[in-house]
Amino acid sequence: MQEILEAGTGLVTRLTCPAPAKLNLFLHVVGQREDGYHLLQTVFRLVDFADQLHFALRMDGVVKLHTPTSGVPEDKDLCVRAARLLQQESGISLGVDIFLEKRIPMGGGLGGGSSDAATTLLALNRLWGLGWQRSQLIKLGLGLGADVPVFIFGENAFAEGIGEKLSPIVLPPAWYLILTPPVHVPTAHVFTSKELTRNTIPIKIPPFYVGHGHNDLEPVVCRSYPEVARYLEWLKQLGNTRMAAMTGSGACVFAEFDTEPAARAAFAEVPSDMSGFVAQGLDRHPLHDFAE
Ligand SMILES: C[C@@](CO)(OP(=O)(O)O)[C@H](O)COP(=O)(O)OP(=O)(O)OC[C@H]1O[C@@H](n2ccc(N)nc2=O)[C@H](O)[C@@H]1O
Ligand SMILES: Nc1ncnc2c1ncn2[C@@H]1O[C@H](COP(=O)(O)OP(=O)(O)O)[C@@H](O)[C@H]1O
Repeated sequence: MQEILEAGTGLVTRLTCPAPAKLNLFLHVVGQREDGYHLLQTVFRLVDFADQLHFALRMDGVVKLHTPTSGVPEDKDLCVRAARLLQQESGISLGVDIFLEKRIPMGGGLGGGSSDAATTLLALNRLWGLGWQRSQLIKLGLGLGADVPVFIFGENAFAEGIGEKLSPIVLPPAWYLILTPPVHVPTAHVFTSKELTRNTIPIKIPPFYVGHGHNDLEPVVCRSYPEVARYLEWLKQLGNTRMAAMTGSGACVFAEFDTEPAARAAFAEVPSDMSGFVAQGLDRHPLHDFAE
Protein backbone atom coordinates (compact mmCIF):
# COMPACT_ATOMS: atom_id res chain seq x y z
CA MET A 1 0.00 0.00 0.00
CA GLN A 2 1.30 3.45 -0.86
CA GLU A 3 0.01 6.93 0.00
CA ILE A 4 1.12 10.17 -1.66
CA LEU A 5 0.45 13.44 0.21
CA GLU A 6 0.11 16.85 -1.41
CA ALA A 7 3.04 19.12 -0.47
CA GLY A 8 2.08 21.80 2.04
CA THR A 9 -1.43 20.57 2.82
CA GLY A 10 -0.75 17.01 4.01
CA LEU A 11 -3.82 15.92 1.99
CA VAL A 12 -3.75 12.39 0.59
CA THR A 13 -4.03 12.77 -3.21
CA ARG A 14 -3.01 9.32 -4.47
CA LEU A 15 -3.39 5.82 -3.06
CA THR A 16 -2.26 2.40 -4.26
CA CYS A 17 -4.10 -0.49 -2.59
CA PRO A 18 -4.47 -4.25 -2.98
CA ALA A 19 -7.81 -6.06 -3.40
CA PRO A 20 -7.18 -9.62 -2.16
CA ALA A 21 -9.03 -12.73 -3.29
CA LYS A 22 -11.10 -14.97 -0.96
CA LEU A 23 -11.74 -18.68 -0.71
CA ASN A 24 -14.90 -20.29 0.67
CA LEU A 25 -13.49 -23.08 2.87
CA PHE A 26 -17.00 -24.56 2.83
CA LEU A 27 -20.33 -23.29 1.55
CA HIS A 28 -23.66 -24.65 2.74
CA VAL A 29 -26.96 -23.61 1.18
CA VAL A 30 -29.39 -23.71 4.10
CA GLY A 31 -32.48 -22.07 2.59
CA GLN A 32 -33.82 -19.44 0.23
CA ARG A 33 -35.30 -15.97 0.80
CA GLU A 34 -38.56 -14.84 -0.76
CA ASP A 35 -36.64 -12.66 -3.23
CA GLY A 36 -34.82 -15.75 -4.56
CA TYR A 37 -31.46 -15.09 -2.84
CA HIS A 38 -30.07 -18.14 -1.08
CA LEU A 39 -29.31 -18.36 2.62
CA LEU A 40 -25.77 -19.58 3.11
CA GLN A 41 -23.31 -20.60 5.77
CA THR A 42 -19.69 -20.23 4.74
CA VAL A 43 -16.20 -19.56 6.05
CA PHE A 44 -14.34 -16.90 4.10
CA ARG A 45 -10.54 -17.03 4.03
CA LEU A 46 -8.65 -14.03 2.65
CA VAL A 47 -5.50 -14.82 0.63
CA ASP A 48 -2.54 -12.72 -0.52
CA PHE A 49 -3.25 -13.08 -4.26
CA ALA A 50 -4.64 -9.66 -5.20
CA ASP A 51 -5.69 -7.13 -7.82
CA GLN A 52 -3.92 -3.79 -7.45
CA LEU A 53 -5.82 -0.49 -7.58
CA HIS A 54 -4.44 3.03 -7.99
CA PHE A 55 -6.60 6.02 -7.05
CA ALA A 56 -5.86 9.69 -7.85
CA LEU A 57 -8.02 12.48 -6.43
CA ARG A 58 -9.99 14.64 -8.90
CA MET A 59 -11.52 17.96 -7.90
CA ASP A 60 -14.11 17.99 -10.73
CA GLY A 61 -16.39 15.20 -9.44
CA VAL A 62 -15.66 12.83 -12.36
CA VAL A 63 -15.20 9.09 -11.63
CA LYS A 64 -13.08 7.63 -14.42
CA LEU A 65 -11.73 4.08 -14.86
CA HIS A 66 -8.66 4.26 -17.12
CA THR A 67 -8.14 0.50 -17.45
CA PRO A 68 -11.41 -1.07 -18.62
CA THR A 69 -11.60 -4.84 -18.15
CA SER A 70 -12.45 -6.75 -21.31
CA GLY A 71 -16.13 -7.72 -21.33
CA VAL A 72 -17.11 -5.30 -18.54
CA PRO A 73 -18.53 -1.90 -19.67
CA GLU A 74 -17.14 0.97 -17.56
CA ASP A 75 -20.57 1.73 -16.02
CA LYS A 76 -20.92 -1.91 -14.89
CA ASP A 77 -17.44 -2.23 -13.42
CA LEU A 78 -17.71 -2.78 -9.68
CA CYS A 79 -14.99 -0.18 -8.89
CA VAL A 80 -16.88 2.48 -10.82
CA ARG A 81 -20.24 1.45 -9.34
CA ALA A 82 -18.74 1.51 -5.82
CA ALA A 83 -17.17 4.95 -6.34
CA ARG A 84 -20.36 6.47 -7.80
CA LEU A 85 -22.52 4.96 -5.04
CA LEU A 86 -20.28 6.35 -2.29
CA GLN A 87 -20.15 9.73 -4.05
CA GLN A 88 -23.94 9.83 -4.30
CA GLU A 89 -24.63 8.65 -0.74
CA SER A 90 -22.05 10.96 0.86
CA GLY A 91 -22.94 13.97 -1.29
CA ILE A 92 -19.23 14.69 -1.89
CA SER A 93 -18.29 16.76 -4.95
CA LEU A 94 -14.83 15.20 -5.38
CA GLY A 95 -14.02 12.60 -8.07
CA VAL A 96 -11.34 10.00 -8.76
CA ASP A 97 -9.17 8.48 -11.49
CA ILE A 98 -9.00 4.69 -11.05
CA PHE A 99 -6.38 2.36 -12.54
CA LEU A 100 -7.07 -1.36 -12.01
CA GLU A 101 -4.40 -4.03 -12.48
CA LYS A 102 -6.51 -7.18 -12.78
CA ARG A 103 -4.87 -10.43 -11.65
CA ILE A 104 -7.70 -12.37 -10.00
CA PRO A 105 -9.48 -14.57 -12.59
CA MET A 106 -12.98 -13.24 -13.27
CA GLY A 107 -16.00 -15.32 -12.37
CA GLY A 108 -13.77 -17.81 -10.60
CA GLY A 109 -15.39 -17.79 -7.16
CA LEU A 110 -12.41 -15.82 -5.83
CA GLY A 111 -14.48 -12.66 -5.29
CA GLY A 112 -12.25 -10.40 -7.39
CA GLY A 113 -14.94 -7.96 -8.52
CA SER A 114 -16.38 -7.75 -5.01
CA SER A 115 -12.93 -7.18 -3.55
CA ASP A 116 -12.26 -4.40 -6.09
CA ALA A 117 -15.51 -2.76 -4.96
CA ALA A 118 -14.60 -3.10 -1.27
CA THR A 119 -11.09 -1.70 -1.79
CA THR A 120 -12.59 1.23 -3.74
CA LEU A 121 -14.98 2.04 -0.86
CA LEU A 122 -12.21 1.78 1.76
CA ALA A 123 -9.72 3.82 -0.31
CA LEU A 124 -12.20 6.56 -1.21
CA ASN A 125 -13.34 6.82 2.39
CA ARG A 126 -9.75 7.94 3.06
CA LEU A 127 -9.04 9.87 -0.17
CA TRP A 128 -12.26 11.86 0.10
CA GLY A 129 -11.83 12.29 3.88
CA LEU A 130 -15.33 10.95 4.60
CA GLY A 131 -14.73 9.28 7.96
CA TRP A 132 -17.49 6.70 7.39
CA GLN A 133 -17.67 3.86 9.92
CA ARG A 134 -16.92 0.30 8.80
CA SER A 135 -20.56 -0.69 9.44
CA GLN A 136 -21.80 2.09 7.10
CA LEU A 137 -19.44 0.96 4.33
CA ILE A 138 -20.52 -2.68 4.79
CA LYS A 139 -24.18 -1.71 4.41
CA LEU A 140 -23.42 0.25 1.24
CA GLY A 141 -21.23 -2.59 -0.11
CA LEU A 142 -23.95 -5.21 0.32
CA GLY A 143 -25.98 -3.35 -2.31
CA LEU A 144 -23.18 -4.03 -4.82
CA GLY A 145 -22.90 -7.78 -4.19
CA ALA A 146 -23.25 -10.45 -1.51
CA ASP A 147 -19.47 -10.94 -1.32
CA VAL A 148 -18.55 -7.26 -0.81
CA PRO A 149 -19.19 -7.02 2.98
CA VAL A 150 -16.55 -9.57 4.03
CA PHE A 151 -13.75 -7.63 2.34
CA ILE A 152 -14.76 -4.45 4.21
CA PHE A 153 -15.16 -6.45 7.44
CA GLY A 154 -11.48 -7.14 6.89
CA GLU A 155 -11.07 -10.43 8.77
CA ASN A 156 -11.56 -14.10 8.03
CA ALA A 157 -15.18 -14.75 8.86
CA PHE A 158 -18.00 -17.19 9.36
CA ALA A 159 -20.83 -15.77 7.28
CA GLU A 160 -24.56 -16.36 7.35
CA GLY A 161 -27.59 -14.81 5.66
CA ILE A 162 -26.47 -14.02 2.10
CA GLY A 163 -22.99 -13.19 3.37
CA GLU A 164 -23.78 -10.11 5.46
CA LYS A 165 -23.97 -11.67 8.95
CA LEU A 166 -20.29 -11.90 9.73
CA SER A 167 -18.45 -13.24 12.77
CA PRO A 168 -14.65 -13.15 12.93
CA ILE A 169 -12.95 -16.54 12.91
CA VAL A 170 -9.36 -17.44 13.71
CA LEU A 171 -7.90 -19.80 11.11
CA PRO A 172 -4.60 -21.67 11.28
CA PRO A 173 -1.70 -20.48 9.11
CA ALA A 174 -2.12 -22.06 5.67
CA TRP A 175 -0.90 -22.08 2.06
CA TYR A 176 -3.12 -22.80 -0.90
CA LEU A 177 -2.66 -24.24 -4.37
CA ILE A 178 -5.45 -22.64 -6.42
CA LEU A 179 -6.24 -24.06 -9.87
CA THR A 180 -8.10 -22.07 -12.51
CA PRO A 181 -10.12 -24.26 -14.91
CA PRO A 182 -10.59 -22.35 -18.19
CA VAL A 183 -14.36 -22.00 -17.83
CA HIS A 184 -16.60 -19.15 -16.68
CA VAL A 185 -19.37 -20.21 -14.31
CA PRO A 186 -22.13 -17.57 -13.97
CA THR A 187 -23.07 -17.43 -10.26
CA ALA A 188 -26.76 -16.84 -11.01
CA HIS A 189 -26.97 -20.03 -13.16
CA VAL A 190 -25.60 -22.22 -10.39
CA PHE A 191 -28.06 -20.82 -7.86
CA THR A 192 -31.04 -21.39 -10.19
CA SER A 193 -30.10 -25.02 -10.96
CA LYS A 194 -32.80 -27.61 -10.26
CA GLU A 195 -30.10 -29.96 -8.98
CA LEU A 196 -28.97 -27.60 -6.20
CA THR A 197 -29.86 -28.80 -2.70
CA ARG A 198 -31.01 -25.98 -0.46
CA ASN A 199 -31.59 -27.83 2.80
CA THR A 200 -28.25 -28.44 4.48
CA ILE A 201 -28.85 -28.41 8.24
CA PRO A 202 -27.49 -25.15 9.75
CA ILE A 203 -24.43 -25.60 11.94
CA LYS A 204 -22.97 -23.57 14.78
CA ILE A 205 -19.43 -22.21 14.58
CA PRO A 206 -17.15 -22.31 16.59
CA PRO A 207 -15.81 -24.93 16.75
CA PHE A 208 -14.36 -24.93 13.23
CA TYR A 209 -11.75 -27.36 12.04
CA VAL A 210 -10.03 -27.49 8.64
CA GLY A 211 -12.02 -29.83 6.41
CA HIS A 212 -15.29 -28.90 8.17
CA GLY A 213 -18.31 -28.90 5.87
CA HIS A 214 -18.63 -29.09 2.08
CA ASN A 215 -19.63 -26.90 -0.87
CA ASP A 216 -23.24 -27.53 -1.95
CA LEU A 217 -22.57 -25.79 -5.28
CA GLU A 218 -19.65 -28.12 -6.12
CA PRO A 219 -21.60 -31.17 -7.44
CA VAL A 220 -23.84 -28.89 -9.53
CA VAL A 221 -20.87 -27.16 -11.17
CA CYS A 222 -18.88 -30.39 -11.59
CA ARG A 223 -21.80 -31.99 -13.45
CA SER A 224 -22.17 -29.08 -15.89
CA TYR A 225 -18.45 -28.36 -16.28
CA PRO A 226 -16.38 -31.60 -16.52
CA GLU A 227 -13.18 -29.53 -16.55
CA VAL A 228 -13.89 -28.33 -13.00
CA ALA A 229 -14.45 -31.96 -11.92
CA ARG A 230 -11.16 -33.00 -13.56
CA TYR A 231 -9.15 -30.23 -11.83
CA LEU A 232 -10.74 -31.05 -8.47
CA GLU A 233 -10.07 -34.78 -8.83
CA TRP A 234 -6.42 -33.99 -9.46
CA LEU A 235 -6.21 -31.97 -6.23
CA LYS A 236 -8.08 -34.62 -4.24
CA GLN A 237 -5.57 -37.34 -5.15
CA LEU A 238 -2.69 -35.33 -3.61
CA GLY A 239 -1.42 -36.99 -0.47
CA ASN A 240 -0.41 -34.19 1.89
CA THR A 241 -3.33 -31.71 1.71
CA ARG A 242 -5.57 -30.76 4.63
CA MET A 243 -8.54 -30.42 2.24
CA ALA A 244 -9.51 -29.79 -1.40
CA ALA A 245 -12.71 -28.13 -2.64
CA MET A 246 -14.26 -25.67 -5.07
CA THR A 247 -14.50 -22.03 -3.93
CA GLY A 248 -17.87 -20.22 -4.09
CA SER A 249 -19.73 -20.89 -7.32
CA GLY A 250 -16.48 -21.91 -9.04
CA ALA A 251 -14.80 -22.42 -11.35
CA CYS A 252 -11.62 -22.26 -9.23
CA VAL A 253 -10.66 -25.17 -6.99
CA PHE A 254 -8.08 -25.24 -4.22
CA ALA A 255 -6.13 -27.45 -1.83
CA GLU A 256 -4.88 -26.35 1.60
CA PHE A 257 -1.37 -27.13 2.90
CA ASP A 258 0.48 -26.62 6.19
CA THR A 259 3.53 -25.01 4.63
CA GLU A 260 4.69 -23.03 1.60
CA PRO A 261 7.15 -25.75 0.45
CA ALA A 262 4.33 -28.33 0.48
CA ALA A 263 2.08 -26.06 -1.62
CA ARG A 264 4.93 -25.25 -4.04
CA ALA A 265 5.90 -28.93 -4.38
CA ALA A 266 2.30 -29.76 -5.36
CA PHE A 267 2.27 -26.79 -7.78
CA ALA A 268 5.38 -28.18 -9.47
CA GLU A 269 3.46 -31.41 -10.16
CA VAL A 270 0.42 -29.72 -11.78
CA PRO A 271 -0.10 -31.27 -15.26
CA SER A 272 1.04 -29.00 -18.08
CA ASP A 273 -2.52 -28.59 -19.42
CA MET A 274 -3.74 -27.12 -16.11
CA SER A 275 -2.94 -23.71 -14.65
CA GLY A 276 -2.99 -22.14 -11.23
CA PHE A 277 -0.95 -20.37 -8.55
CA VAL A 278 0.12 -20.56 -4.92
CA ALA A 279 -1.21 -18.11 -2.30
CA GLN A 280 -0.80 -17.61 1.44
CA GLY A 281 -3.77 -17.42 3.76
CA LEU A 282 -4.09 -13.98 5.40
CA ASP A 283 -5.21 -13.24 8.97
CA ARG A 284 -6.70 -9.89 8.02
CA HIS A 285 -7.30 -7.62 5.04
CA PRO A 286 -4.33 -5.34 4.21
CA LEU A 287 -6.70 -2.32 4.42
CA HIS A 288 -8.28 -3.41 7.70
CA ASP A 289 -7.27 -0.19 9.47
CA PHE A 290 -8.80 2.06 6.77
CA ALA A 291 -12.12 2.00 8.66
CA GLU A 292 -13.14 1.86 12.32
C1 LIG B 1 -21.36 -17.79 -4.18
C2 LIG B 1 -20.56 -16.72 -3.49
C3 LIG B 1 -20.01 -17.28 -2.16
O1 LIG B 1 -19.09 -16.43 -1.56
O2 LIG B 1 -19.43 -16.27 -4.18
P1 LIG B 1 -18.83 -16.26 -5.68
O3 LIG B 1 -18.66 -17.64 -6.12
O4 LIG B 1 -19.78 -15.52 -6.56
O5 LIG B 1 -17.52 -15.54 -5.56
C4 LIG B 1 -21.43 -15.48 -3.17
O6 LIG B 1 -22.49 -15.79 -2.33
C5 LIG B 1 -21.97 -14.79 -4.40
O7 LIG B 1 -21.77 -13.44 -4.18
P2 LIG B 1 -21.71 -12.39 -5.40
O8 LIG B 1 -20.81 -12.90 -6.47
O9 LIG B 1 -21.40 -11.05 -4.79
O10 LIG B 1 -23.15 -12.52 -5.91
P3 LIG B 1 -24.21 -11.40 -6.32
O11 LIG B 1 -23.63 -10.57 -7.40
O12 LIG B 1 -24.78 -10.75 -5.10
O13 LIG B 1 -25.34 -12.36 -6.94
C6 LIG B 1 -25.31 -12.92 -8.24
C7 LIG B 1 -26.57 -13.78 -8.41
O14 LIG B 1 -26.40 -15.03 -7.71
C8 LIG B 1 -27.58 -15.40 -7.03
N1 LIG B 1 -27.32 -15.49 -5.58
C9 LIG B 1 -26.21 -14.91 -5.05
C10 LIG B 1 -25.93 -15.01 -3.70
C11 LIG B 1 -26.86 -15.73 -2.89
N2 LIG B 1 -26.65 -15.85 -1.57
N3 LIG B 1 -27.95 -16.27 -3.42
C12 LIG B 1 -28.21 -16.19 -4.77
O15 LIG B 1 -29.20 -16.71 -5.24
C13 LIG B 1 -28.63 -14.37 -7.38
O16 LIG B 1 -29.33 -14.84 -8.51
C14 LIG B 1 -27.82 -13.16 -7.80
O17 LIG B 1 -28.49 -12.36 -8.74
N1 LIG C 1 -13.75 -4.98 -11.37
C1 LIG C 1 -14.30 -6.17 -11.71
N2 LIG C 1 -13.57 -7.29 -11.66
C2 LIG C 1 -14.12 -8.49 -11.96
N3 LIG C 1 -15.37 -8.67 -12.37
C3 LIG C 1 -16.16 -7.59 -12.44
C4 LIG C 1 -15.65 -6.30 -12.12
N4 LIG C 1 -16.66 -5.44 -12.28
C5 LIG C 1 -17.73 -6.15 -12.69
N5 LIG C 1 -17.45 -7.45 -12.80
C6 LIG C 1 -18.41 -8.52 -13.18
O1 LIG C 1 -18.60 -9.38 -12.05
C7 LIG C 1 -18.60 -10.76 -12.45
C8 LIG C 1 -18.11 -11.63 -11.27
O2 LIG C 1 -16.77 -11.37 -11.05
P1 LIG C 1 -15.84 -11.93 -9.89
O3 LIG C 1 -16.11 -11.18 -8.63
O4 LIG C 1 -14.47 -11.88 -10.41
O5 LIG C 1 -16.25 -13.43 -9.76
P2 LIG C 1 -16.91 -14.31 -8.64
O6 LIG C 1 -18.19 -13.62 -8.21
O7 LIG C 1 -17.14 -15.63 -9.29
O8 LIG C 1 -15.93 -14.42 -7.53
C9 LIG C 1 -17.68 -10.79 -13.67
O9 LIG C 1 -18.02 -11.83 -14.54
C10 LIG C 1 -17.91 -9.41 -14.32
O10 LIG C 1 -18.94 -9.48 -15.27
